[in-house]
Amino acid sequence: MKVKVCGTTSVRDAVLAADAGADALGFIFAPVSRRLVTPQAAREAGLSVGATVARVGVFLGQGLDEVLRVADAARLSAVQLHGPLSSLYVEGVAAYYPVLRVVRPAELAQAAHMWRTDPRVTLMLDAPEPGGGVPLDWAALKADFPAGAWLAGGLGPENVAQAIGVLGPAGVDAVSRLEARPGLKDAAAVRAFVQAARSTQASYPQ
Ligand SMILES: O=C(O)c1ccccc1NCC(=O)[C@H](O)[C@H](O)COP(=O)(O)O
Repeated sequence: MKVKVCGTTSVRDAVLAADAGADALGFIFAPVSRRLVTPQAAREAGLSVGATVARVGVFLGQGLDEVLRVADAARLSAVQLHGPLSSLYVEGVAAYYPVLRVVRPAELAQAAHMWRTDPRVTLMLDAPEPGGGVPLDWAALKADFPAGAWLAGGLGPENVAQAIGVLGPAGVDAVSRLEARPGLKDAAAVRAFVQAARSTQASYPQ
């Protein structure tokens, strides 16, 4: 199982997450976000950690040209797409980068069907408000949660083990509950989150 620490805005926070054992760093390029980062700052932060740590760019409702331009400038290794998007758009990004396609609970079943045979696209189930820190009702989503999907939405050190126990995601992602304030990581929370996810991974029956 993969662990992604989202909302990275600095070298300090990139190194912190990588040292804690995160598999992936998220860099948010959606203008609405309080964790907005420039492509240059993301590039610098990404270069400060080992090449084995994935660098995921997060986008919401931005044009395909912009996504590909920022991904190149920031030296991303994957792209995370939020919002209502056509399959043509998602495929346009997937032609260049592995895609984490974010869906809300109401969209999960249809998206799981649509992307089930495309190895370039991985689904991530998230709460309706991205970066809002509100957990989903995991038990209610169990029937629709597809194998290989990731989980986000209000995850933190205190509840990630329970979420993994219920849904068995292929990856987990968090931001709000890992921060001292938006855009600045809480070192203890980041370490505890990665550790809790890792120790649960060992005991979860696949
Ligand atoms: O976090 C944001 O500010 C944000 C804004 C716009 C689009 C996406 C955003 N975050 C993306 C993420 O992947 C978050 O980690 C995910 O939504 C979980 O957030 P949280 O519930 O706060 O852990």
